[in-house]
Amino acid sequence: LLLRWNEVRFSKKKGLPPGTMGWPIFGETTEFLKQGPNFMKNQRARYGSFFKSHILGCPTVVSMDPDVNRYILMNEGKGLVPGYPQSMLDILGKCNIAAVHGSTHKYMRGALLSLISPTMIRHHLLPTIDHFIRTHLCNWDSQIVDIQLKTKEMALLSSLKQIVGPESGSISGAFMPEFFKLVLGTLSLPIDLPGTSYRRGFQARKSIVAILRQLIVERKESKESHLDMLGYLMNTEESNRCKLSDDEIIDQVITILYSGYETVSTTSMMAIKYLHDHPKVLQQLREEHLAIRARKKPEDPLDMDDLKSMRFTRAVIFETSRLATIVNGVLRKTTQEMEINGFVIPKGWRIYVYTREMNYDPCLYPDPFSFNPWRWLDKSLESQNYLFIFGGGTRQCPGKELGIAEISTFLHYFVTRYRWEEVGGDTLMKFPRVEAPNGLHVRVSHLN
Ligand code: HEM
Repeated sequence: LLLRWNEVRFSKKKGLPPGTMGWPIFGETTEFLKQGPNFMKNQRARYGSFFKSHILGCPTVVSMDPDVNRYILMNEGKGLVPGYPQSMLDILGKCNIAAVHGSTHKYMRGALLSLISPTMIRHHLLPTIDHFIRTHLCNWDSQIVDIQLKTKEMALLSSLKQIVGPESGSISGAFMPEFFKLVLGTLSLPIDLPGTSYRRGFQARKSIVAILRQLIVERKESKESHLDMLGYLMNTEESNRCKLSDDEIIDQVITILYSGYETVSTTSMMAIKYLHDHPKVLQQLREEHLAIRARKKPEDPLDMDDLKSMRFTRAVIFETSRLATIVNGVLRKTTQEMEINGFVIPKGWRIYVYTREMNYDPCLYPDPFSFNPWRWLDKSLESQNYLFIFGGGTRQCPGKELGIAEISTFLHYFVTRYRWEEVGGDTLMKFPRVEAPNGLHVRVSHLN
């Protein structure tokens, strides 16, 4: 009766897309989380690629149609703004990029883009990444390492070094456990009670804000100039842009750390997994990197030309992101009632721009379930209209090239120094996030 009542309640609204709303309050969240991609495919088989549901606490329209997805991502100006869960917005801060729209988004994004521009990557970020990863990968010989843990530490600590430079050494010990709690909090229900992940995440945000605020105060007092991201953010006025407030700087830093953390670490881990399972791909990748090493002295860092020459590595990274589907889709919400795809979407509804299935479209990717990096050597595949690995439209990932640089550097040092075997017995979850619940353990030995 409750189910029926809930359907009738929503059927009073005219023009909604087809679909089911499940239980009051809980909606279809359990089915969505349990069945994952199959839930989406079953609903699509029944109702088409644009259907309504009620998941993760909100009435939601799921869009699996490539053209509609593109339209939604391209039309933020018409009132299709980011629609991430409340817990994420609370913990990442009110100036975080997903919480701001219109002109504020434009200037926050502008400030971010200038920090991670190709020139910045060439002169500052790549040397920092190279130095960090070289050290991070030391002494793995004859060890069993948990690649998941190592890539998570790498993604966080490498970003921290790019942001606060040498000071990262003194703060990383206190910062890392708080950051891990913050990430868990953003993915939880916003229940503010003792012991909940949300409460812990919110407390972790407070500790992280305090650490960053202290650093900003010290830097203001010392008057020294710093060539790291924090240094640039504190001097936006000098470079003729709007001055960011301390709160905006802090949220910008948290945004950079958060956005590049799980994406970069999970892609790196899955690349190691796929390379292990596909020796021919590993062989070609290793040849590419040994050729780069052969041109350099052992202590020479990677430079931009090396990075540009890594064509096969780039292909491996794209194929890993596609096949593993690191990002299932992005969330938007309507700021007013609007018509999309011939249906009426009420104000405040979520739209799940679900892009996962496009990664397995046999028209775009023949034999879509095989790991075939060679397909990306045809450059047109990267510029096709339905590639949403890095999002699309006005919110397309600004950290794409930086992320690729980090993963490429990691792969460079890993495959030129080591060979590895999986210990075995670890499980990999693919949905709702790609993760190895007990880690991904590999036995590492020196490459002769
Ligand atoms: C393999 C690595 C990465 C993947 C797969 C990835 C994926 C994505 C996707 C799909 C979006 C779109 C979100 C949306 O439309 O709501 C996005 C946005 C974003 N990414 Fe990345 N990302 C990666 C690395 C990074 C890195 C290293 C940074 C660090 C600066 C970063 C910073 C951001 C930011 C700030 C946004 C929000 C942009 C905006 O709202 O204007 N990403 N990313």
